Amino acid sequence: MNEPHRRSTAWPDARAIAARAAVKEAAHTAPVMRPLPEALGQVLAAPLAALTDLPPFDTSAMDGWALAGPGPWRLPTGGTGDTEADDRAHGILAGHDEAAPLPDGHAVRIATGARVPPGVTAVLRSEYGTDAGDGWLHASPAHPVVLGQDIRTRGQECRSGDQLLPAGTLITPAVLGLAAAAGYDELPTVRRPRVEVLVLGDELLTEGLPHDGRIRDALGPMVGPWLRALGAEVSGTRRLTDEADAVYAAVAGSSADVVVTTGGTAAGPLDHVHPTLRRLGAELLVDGVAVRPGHPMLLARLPAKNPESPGTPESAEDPGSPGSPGSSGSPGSPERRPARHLVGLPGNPLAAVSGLLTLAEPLLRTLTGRPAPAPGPAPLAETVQGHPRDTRLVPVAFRQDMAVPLRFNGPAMLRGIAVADGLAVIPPGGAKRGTEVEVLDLPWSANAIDQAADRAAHRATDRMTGHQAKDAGDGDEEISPEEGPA
Ligand SMILES: Nc1nc2c(c(=O)[nH]1)N[C@H]1C(S)=C(S)[C@@H](COP(=O)(O)OP(=O)(O)OC[C@H]3O[C@@H](n4cnc5c(N)ncnc54)[C@H](O)[C@@H]3O)O[C@H]1N2
Ligand code: MOO
Repeated sequence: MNEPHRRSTAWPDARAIAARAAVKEAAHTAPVMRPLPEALGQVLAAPLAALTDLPPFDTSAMDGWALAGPGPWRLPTGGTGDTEADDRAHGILAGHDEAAPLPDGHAVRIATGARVPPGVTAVLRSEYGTDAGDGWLHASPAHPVVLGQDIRTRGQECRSGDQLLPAGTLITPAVLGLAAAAGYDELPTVRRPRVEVLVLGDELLTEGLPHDGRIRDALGPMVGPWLRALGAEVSGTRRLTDEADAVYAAVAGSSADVVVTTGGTAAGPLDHVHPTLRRLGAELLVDGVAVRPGHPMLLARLPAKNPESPGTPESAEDPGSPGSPGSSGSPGSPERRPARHLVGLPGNPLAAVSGLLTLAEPLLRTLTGRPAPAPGPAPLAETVQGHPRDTRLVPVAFRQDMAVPLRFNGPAMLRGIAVADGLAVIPPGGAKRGTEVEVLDLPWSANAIDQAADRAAHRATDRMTGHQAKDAGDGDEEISPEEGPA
């Protein structure tokens, strides 16, 4: 049966639905405490409140002399065997307990970061003072001493309890440094959603050159790393044969938070995604989007699994009612088990990218607790023809702050996106040269840290949960459907 456009959702609405779809799951996910080195690239699950004042005590900002009152100042003589006087003679160094009070009219050498003793009214940097060797210190006339100069007072940066960063902050190297300074050994992080990738298509080869009508699988190597860059922990990439039962078994048996399929979304005889969703009693949240490429993409809520019969939720086979409501309230699906989601990416490679940015990105953004990216509009360097009704996503490169539309932007092509800086959002009807259009970021431009930190984080999570990761590489694992999920 021909189902042109099914119930196509407008592109902005599809993104909003995807962003809202997992709000409940995100709220019910307990944070994971990670030691600082393993928190890099994760997202803060709670606001970061200072555990101490910063600085924690008054410190000298410079190497020089701590001064008490107006000058000239008496310098310590030292070497008397009296401990306090000896200390004075050597000066005050960083990392020591508070020194004895400095009497008025006296000065003592002090190092940057050293604790300022009571009675000190200012610090004079070495280059601004003269110790003539007669036991007196004079300030250079060009640099009159100002009360409090070069002293960092306790709590100048924050007081204990102050909120330093909001929940949802990406943990960068700078955040690790701030957290350490503020007294943290470990950080509460948002648990990464587990995603399984299922690549559908008998025509796909995993190595060598295309032959006999078969082509290389371009999505297996691409989708897993792309999802990782969006903050997911990819538990595996499996290639399935084009058999209805194989697709059903793989989706029903997956324990991931999100299943991402590629191919099989259209209405062809081998398109098994819709029948699988019907058989599972899944709820279609988005079934086709008014976007080019990628219009057959879909998003579904899968029914909660019955822990008593892992891998085989009760069949709700009902081919007559496509998009029948979810069965999350059905017997054997306890409320404790959050529903999972399925993102169906079309098989044409650039259409799959369009699905990643339209549906997977907002869904994972919610599940990873990240804030929505600030829209990045840019003027178009050339007029771009639009689709009469649908939004177009076109690979662009930035040149002198203009978005230059790239060639090779057909649904089956990756040559444009491979050299792109982003995807321009062309509204229905097109956009003229110079028009400001929204440009969707590619996740590696924004989240290089995530990718770098991901493997370490992956290992850490496995250690914490005792979970044995199925996938170490991206899409290089081939499991026959008969083997079922590991
Ligand atoms: N009668 C209609 N036919 C099609 C429609 C339609 O509306 N009516 N839509 C077209 C559009 S648009 C797209 S996009 C595709 C979506 O198809 P599927 O999601 O069902 O994907 P497949 O049929 O499996 O494959 C389509 C195309 O992509 C190639 N492909 C699939 N997987 C991969 C992969 N992993 N790596 C590289 N290439 C892949 C596959 O060989 C096909 O050429 O449907 C249109 N048809
Ligand atoms: O989704 Mo398709 O051609 O628009 O790639």
